[in-house]
Amino acid sequence: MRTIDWVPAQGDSPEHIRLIDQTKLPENLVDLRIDSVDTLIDAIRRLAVRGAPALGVAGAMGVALAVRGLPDDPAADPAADRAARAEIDALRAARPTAVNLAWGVDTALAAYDAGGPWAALEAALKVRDDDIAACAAMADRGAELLARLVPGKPELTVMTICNTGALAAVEHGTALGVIEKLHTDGRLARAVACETRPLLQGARLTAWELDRMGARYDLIVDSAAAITLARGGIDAVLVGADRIAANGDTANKIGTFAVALAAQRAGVPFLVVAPESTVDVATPDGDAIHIEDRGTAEVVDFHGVRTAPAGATAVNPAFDVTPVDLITAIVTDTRVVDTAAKETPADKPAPAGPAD
Ligand SMILES: CSC[C@@H](O)[C@@H](O)C(=O)COP(=O)(O)O
Repeated sequence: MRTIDWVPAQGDSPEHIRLIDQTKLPENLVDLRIDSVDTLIDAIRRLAVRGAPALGVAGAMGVALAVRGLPDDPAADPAADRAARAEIDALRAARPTAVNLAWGVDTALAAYDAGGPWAALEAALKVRDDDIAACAAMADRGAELLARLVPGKPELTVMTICNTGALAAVEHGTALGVIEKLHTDGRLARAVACETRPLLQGARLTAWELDRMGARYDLIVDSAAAITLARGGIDAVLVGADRIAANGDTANKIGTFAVALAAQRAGVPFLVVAPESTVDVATPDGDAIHIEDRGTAEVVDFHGVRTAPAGATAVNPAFDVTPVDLITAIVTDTRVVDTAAKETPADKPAPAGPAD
């Protein structure tokens, strides 16, 4: 299963992006066909495609879509070039916290600037393929690290939040990719997944993926995370990231910070698993990360049913920042940053990645 892919032209059907419509899960596994940058922006805003790595691929493929059919030399049709760049700017800004979206857009746009539309498409396909390789590398590295952090335990019980699986990437996930690896290696006793209010990425998407894997799992409401950790029996917490600042502060789905506080109190290792493309050394620390607020509707309604009095307003930050001192280690596709030993992503440069 690929969450997002590029479909080449076939017969009368022009090239386009195909992606799984995550708003329809778990009830229905259906695809969306994306033929224009406007439709892609709408899909990103509605969270039909979501999760930092998948947004990186969407951003890069969106650029390929915006510039397809344009001449190699922008000076040959400056109006078309200007229109494409306006669309690309809007795409880049569609979700502000996940750095992968801007990174994917910038990667494909740089290729377009250097080599025209074909170069942009090649770059987008490389972003897709690199993500597949990066997730495989993170799964191996994360599983190895857990063997060191929790020695002598053949099977682990791990907690996670939001959805960091294949649905958040291309073929396999980041934190959930590590959990999948534990499961396929016979080392997973049970996963505990936070439901992840308000849009239930944990209950709708992570539970769906764990179910398809055949892994043992339990869902908990987000507010049960602290007592679950305090009671014992959780060996590690594994989360993804939307942006990792130079000092290691990490933005991820709202609720992650609370889980990290409870994990520290319980003495449970807390691992961030994310590709190098999520590390943003241009952002010095968590205070500089723009947190998307998604407005009142998602909090006062659920699935079209009002759960708060008419007129109720809400504050709805979609992400929070976990300070680096609560993070045991950051696992990427090329390294482990030992934050517990005061290493930061900026002072421990990444070696060349698997696809370099
Ligand atoms: C591998 S996905 C990492 C993060 O993007 C994920 O944990 C998360 O917070 C996603 O939020 P979402 O609002 O569903 O896009």
